[in-house]
Amino acid sequence: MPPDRPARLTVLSGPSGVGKGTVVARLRELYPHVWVSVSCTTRPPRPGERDGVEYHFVSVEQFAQLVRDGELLEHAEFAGNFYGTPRAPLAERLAAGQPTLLEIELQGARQVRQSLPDAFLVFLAPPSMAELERRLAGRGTEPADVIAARLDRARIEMAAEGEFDAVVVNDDIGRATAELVGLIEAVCP
Ligand SMILES: Nc1ncnc2c1ncn2[C@@H]1O[C@H](COP(=O)(O)OP(=O)(O)OP(=O)(O)O)[C@@H](O)[C@H]1O
Ligand SMILES: Nc1nc2c(ncn2[C@@H]2O[C@H](COP(=O)(O)O)[C@@H](O)[C@H]2O)c(=O)[nH]1
Repeated sequence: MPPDRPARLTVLSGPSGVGKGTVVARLRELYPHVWVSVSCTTRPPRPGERDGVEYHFVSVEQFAQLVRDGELLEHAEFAGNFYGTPRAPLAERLAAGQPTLLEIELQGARQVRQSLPDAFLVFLAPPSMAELERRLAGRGTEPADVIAARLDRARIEMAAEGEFDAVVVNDDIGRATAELVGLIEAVCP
């Protein structure tokens, strides 16, 4: 359902392994006019991840300082690591009227809903739980105990789908990306 008022900020959330990062990477390639926020995290980089591109990789102490200084719009602990959205770069892009996207988990999405009620919240859903498990294990970036923790969290996230303004099923990367862009453009005329 379209929102009552236009929003310049879209939040993409959904369970770990559903394909948020993959869809956002495709969106960055094909739709560079949409600005994608770079989060801070205490998680160590995966092979190929670059500081300042996929994430700002920070220590737990640095993250705590960012929280104390009020530098993060929202933040959350997820599967043993901390994640947060830097406030200043997002505020600059919003002030400039640019369409902006955050890719964050459920607790963060709820915080954004509270602080920026005009934000448009999109839930990326898997075709099935079995496919979600296949994708998370198939990515091969986490050991079995971390995959189990992320799947536990995925069940909680799936139960919150109804809190979102729109649901996009990631059955196909190209189709899901196009549907997401359609929503971003619908809320950012
Ligand atoms: N539509 C799709 N069909 C099949 N495989 C997909 C699809 N979308 C993503 N994948 C694969 O699923 C795996 C997880 O994708 P990705 O890392 O983008 O998920 P994520 O939601 O960003 O996860 P996390 O929240 O843990 O970072 C990757 O191996 C990716 O290539
Ligand atoms: N609340 C926030 N969640 C975030 C942020 N950046 C990323 N995330 C989410 O964390 C999990 C795990 O990410 P991963 O890269 O370790 O697989 C995933 O759901 C991301 O969407 C953030 O700034 N705030």
